[in-house]
This record gives sequence, structure tokens and C-alpha cells, in this order.
Amino acid sequence: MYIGRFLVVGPDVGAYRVSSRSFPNRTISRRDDDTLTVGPTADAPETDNPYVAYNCVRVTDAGAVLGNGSHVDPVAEKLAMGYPARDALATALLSLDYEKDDYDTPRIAGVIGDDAAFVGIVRRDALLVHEVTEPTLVATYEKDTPEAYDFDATDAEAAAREVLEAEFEHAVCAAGVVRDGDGFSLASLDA
Ligand SMILES: NC(=O)c1ncn([C@@H]2O[C@H](COP(=O)(O)O)[C@@H](O)[C@H]2O)c1NC=O
Repeated sequence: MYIGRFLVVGPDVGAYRVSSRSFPNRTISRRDDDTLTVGPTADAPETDNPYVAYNCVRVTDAGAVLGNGSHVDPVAEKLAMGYPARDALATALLSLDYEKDDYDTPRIAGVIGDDAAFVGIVRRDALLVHEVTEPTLVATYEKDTPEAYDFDATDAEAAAREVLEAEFEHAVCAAGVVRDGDGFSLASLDA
């Protein structure tokens, strides 16, 4: 089954996977201590698609944010400003809305906050923001309503590996984020 980009978020762990039929030449790099970025590999063909390079993980003092596009930045900024995680997700997802591509690709995001974790998705037909108390998956296609997901990883690399090796088609690269004391550990892997 092809579900496109997806994330898994629980109270202390998160993971994000780029799956892609159209843009497989991508990797996740560490932009700085608090940021992981999806971008093209050196051999990637040039593209003017605005949706395939973005920060996919950002850590703030108020929690970690994961997602499949440029909305990750305003979610992180609002979280850092003191917005509740639910409101940071809802406002950023609604203002950017689904992607204006051939598929009306949804935007998905998750927050691992100090007190609670949330996942969100904005689709053409809905905006959903759910608090989660167990690992929960949401994807751009097919699995576009949050659902519980069996997830065992307890460190960042294992989290990235677990989603990278999940039985969904066209794996490209993945990121993991795990609560670590007062902060978070980050990791990324290529398929
Ligand atoms: N976030 C991403 O990494 C990403 N990769 C591809 N897309 C969008 O999704 C469309 C379909 O891509 P694909 O056939 O690889 O699933 C692309 O034309 C692009 O507009 C993305 N946008 C949202 O998921």
C-alpha cells in the first residue's frame, strides 16, 4: 500500500517518513541542533515543486514538532510563543491548508509537548487535531485519519528505522525524535 508521507507520534516519541513515487532522490539532513530538513540529494533532478524541501522536525523549548511541509515552522514558532499545542497545530494547518498540487495532498503534523502530544491533518474536506496518548499514525494518502499504530522504538535512530522499515511502499528517508531529559534527541536515516 502506498500512503505517501506519514508520521507516528506518541507522548514521548515521534517519527516521520518520506515515501515518494515522484521525488525519490531526497535525504534528511541536520540543519542545526534543533532542526532536521528534507532536501534533494546531489543527483536529484531539478524541480520547481514547492512542496518537496522543508524542515520536517523542529525542537522548541515547549516541545518537538514533526510534519510534511513548510507548516512545521509556524507550528514550532507558535508553540515557542506559548500557544497550546492544539492551537499551534490548528492555526498553522488551517492558514496554509492542503497543498495545491495535483493530489490536494494533505498537510500532516505532530507535536510532542511538555504535557501532551497531538497529531493533526488538514485535508480538502477536514481539519483534524487529536490529542494522543499512544503512538498514532497519520498519512497523506489512504491512512488520512489518525489511527493507533504499534510502535516500539525508544531512541531516535530506532524510531527512524521503525518507520523506514514499515511495510508501506516507496520508502525514501526518515527522521526520529525522542524525549531525552528536558530536551529531545534527533536522528535520520536513508532507505
Ligand atoms: N512532503 C513531501 O515530502 C512531499 N513529497 C511530495 N509531495 C507532494 O505530493 C505529490 C505527490 O508525490 P508522490 O507521487 O511522490 O507521492 C507531489 O507532486 C508533491 O506535490 C509532498 N508534499 C506533501 O506531502
